[in-house]
Amino acid sequence: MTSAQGVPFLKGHGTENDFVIVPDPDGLLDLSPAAVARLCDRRAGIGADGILRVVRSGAHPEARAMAGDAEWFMDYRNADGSVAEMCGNGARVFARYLEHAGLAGPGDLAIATRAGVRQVHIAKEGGDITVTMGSAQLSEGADDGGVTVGVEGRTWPARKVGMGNPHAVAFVADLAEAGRLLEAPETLPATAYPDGVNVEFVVDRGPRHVALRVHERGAGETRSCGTGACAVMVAAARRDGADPRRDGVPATYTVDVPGGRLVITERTDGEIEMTGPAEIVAEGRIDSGLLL
Ligand SMILES: N[C@@H](CCC[C@H](N)C(=O)O)C(=O)O
Repeated sequence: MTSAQGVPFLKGHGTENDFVIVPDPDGLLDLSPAAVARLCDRRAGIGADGILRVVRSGAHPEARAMAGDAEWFMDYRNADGSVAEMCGNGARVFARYLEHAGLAGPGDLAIATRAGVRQVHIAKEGGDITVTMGSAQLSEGADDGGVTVGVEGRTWPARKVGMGNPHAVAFVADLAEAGRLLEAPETLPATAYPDGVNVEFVVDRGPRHVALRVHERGAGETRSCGTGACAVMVAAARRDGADPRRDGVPATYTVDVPGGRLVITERTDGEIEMTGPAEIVAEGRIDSGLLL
């Protein structure tokens, strides 16, 4: 794969959560954690919050079982080289790439992810993309999913939410309270997140309208996190007394992120739909040295 001409890549973002897209339809590329970290390095590499490797589901051992439902597998990696189950903004950018490459048209398609098959709708003429994100896993009852997050000596109660990947959602009075977020917030109890966690800090902006900052597992503070915005939406809805499965009425929230805006609906069947923009901004070739 690493020819003298290099390996093709594209760069894209969704609400400024940015990704290097590596088309590898036949799954031939050996993308090691070190190579991912080099590609995502913002000074010595291309720079990104993560990598979207585009592989045919039938050509990837983790996706083969989904090949009948979704032709393409989103092999998502965090900027530090770690593997994540799901990336919401990445799913929109992945779909935009398929459209850009002529592999999908506007309309409906399914993509395979480590969290399962996700349904996607691409609006016409470069419009927004909607992804069904699965349902949120929230602990209820005696264990209400309560955890604590801490930054620079301050702590906040937080809600544990699973969106295929792990989240801790803390409501704060002011987003500046979270400080510079240069390091991963501490989460307690220490056993709550054996595989690490994405932490969201949330403020209210109005009725069913919130804003967040996020520290992503494997990437640091980013400008947006789609799964994080969905976790926040569900935590905000429950705090506000809304539960679409129980109420029989869908709930829609606007979630502002530092890089833009996402609109998120929890349906009466519990499925969460996230709608937002996705853009391809550049194309090029990776110098083979970065991939060694
Ligand atoms: N930015 C993503 C989430 C990417 C994975 C996350 N850092 C993790 O490790 O779980 C999104 O838009 O959801």
